Amino acid sequence: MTDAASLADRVREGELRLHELEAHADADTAAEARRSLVEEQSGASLDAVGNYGFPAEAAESAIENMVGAIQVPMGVAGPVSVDGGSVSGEKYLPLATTEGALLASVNRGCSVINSAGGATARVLKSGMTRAPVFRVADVAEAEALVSWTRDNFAALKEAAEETTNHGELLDVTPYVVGNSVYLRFRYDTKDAMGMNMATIATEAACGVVEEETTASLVALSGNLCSDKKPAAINAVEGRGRSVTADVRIPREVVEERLHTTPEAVAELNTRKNLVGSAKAASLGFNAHVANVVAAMFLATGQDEAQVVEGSNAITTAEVQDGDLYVSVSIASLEVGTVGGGTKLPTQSEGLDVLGVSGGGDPAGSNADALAECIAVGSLAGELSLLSALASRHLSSAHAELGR
Ligand SMILES: CC(C)(COP(=O)([O-])OP(=O)([O-])OC[C@H]1O[C@@H](n2cnc3c(N)ncnc32)[C@H](O)[C@@H]1OP(=O)([O-])[O-])[C@@H](O)C(=O)NCCC(=O)NCCSC(=O)C[C@@](C)(O)CC(=O)[O-]
Ligand SMILES: NC(=O)C1=CN([C@@H]2O[C@H](COP(=O)(O)OP(=O)(O)OC[C@H]3O[C@@H](n4cnc5c(N)ncnc54)[C@H](OP(=O)(O)O)[C@@H]3O)[C@@H](O)[C@H]2O)C=CC1
Repeated sequence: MTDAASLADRVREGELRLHELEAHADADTAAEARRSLVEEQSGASLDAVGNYGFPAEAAESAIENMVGAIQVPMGVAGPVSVDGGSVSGEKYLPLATTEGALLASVNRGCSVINSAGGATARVLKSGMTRAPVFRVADVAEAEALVSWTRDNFAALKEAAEETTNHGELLDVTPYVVGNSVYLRFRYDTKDAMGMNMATIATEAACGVVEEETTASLVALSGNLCSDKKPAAINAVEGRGRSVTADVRIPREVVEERLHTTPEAVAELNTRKNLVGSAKAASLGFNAHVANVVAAMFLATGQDEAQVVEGSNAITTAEVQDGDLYVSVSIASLEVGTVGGGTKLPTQSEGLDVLGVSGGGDPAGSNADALAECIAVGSLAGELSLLSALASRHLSSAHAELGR
């Protein structure tokens, strides 16, 4: 095996490319060699980046050209009492962030939820989508492809499911725009977030489409999926898990712990989260669900770009017999407890804090449980931030904790 200095020399001499080092040394040595090359070229010091706490080998399927790791502080909120379809009991919520005051806020929300007897959460729909785009001659051929797809679901399902032991094709929804046809494949991906699984399975099904029809595949992803972009289709139809959490907080708890009233929170929610978001043509009718989704995604090894879809959430608040009822419904929360970044040691520990690491029994139940915990964390965050706005404590809280 080669040491880092001689590996770096071989790159300087043009004998090796920067991305080829793992073929000549272990992953930690390769990362060390790359750091020295980057330091030399940029003048930056990568001492902190190189001071990571897991074997680089563990990240091999998560990154290429690795030089080290950035570290995001992780904290916990709670424990919070959750009554979910796949999870129940008191849970600490792991959150990784650099936004001071966020953990304090979610923590306050959790303690208020506990004072109300806990939150309820349920996954109400589940399915990961991939929508390839096909070229056809004209609208008549487009109609023929749509009919063929409806008549041949069993053949598409068979081809797709041959590529996976866990995935199940649930349905295929066609969309036509002139001579482009989009087939939106939706899968039950069990405990995997499922984007690799769905992509591989859909490619196999596309082979059947091309063999049996006149359609020609233009791209395996035609953006009607829709992955990692703001898209109304995800907010309406759902993608990944569609999950809802709610709680009813007694008036005295709202007044004592949140320094406001149920009426003030309900009015603020209407004017801000509903009317304000409508005027802004936002897809997110909430205050900061993305804060909790992003922080829990980082702490548990989710694909952070999918925070885009995770922010498709509606928060409601109403006064019920003098108490405050609040709910959060996240339409497209794409989460997994196997695969992707969940295998990394620190992220896997984050999942362990929730007790949802790895495959669930039955399959899919761990990812459902993770979605329910994120929904309850989001509910806690909404409760606390809405209350801080109602009591005019937002800027003072951030001045005190976040600067
Ligand atoms: C900061 C608080 C919680 C103070 O709130 P408070 O009620 O004055 O605090 P408190 O000292 O009375 O403590 C109440 C509870 O808060 C928690 N708490 C309190 N301090 C800590 C701490 N240091 N560490 C951990 N937990 C803490 C803790 O649960 C505590 O209960 P206890 O355990 O003591 O019985 C409150 O003012 C608050 O939540 N403010 C809102 C802050 C917030 O939500 N920030 C994040 C979102 S801002 C943003 O990114 C998005 C935005 C705003 O642009 C989106 C939009 O447009 O709306
Ligand atoms: N390809 C793409 O277009 C995109 C990929 N990504 C990336 O894809 C990755 C996530 O894809 P994903 O498919 O979730 O993960 P992986 O590609 O890591 O695959 C996970 C595999 O785990 C196996 N598995 C074992 N136990 C279970 C279980 N209980 N439930 C479900 N599957 C199980 C399945 O194998 P089997 O199928 O054999 O049953 C499954 O395919 C992330 O790294 C993400 O960043 C993100 C966006 C787009």
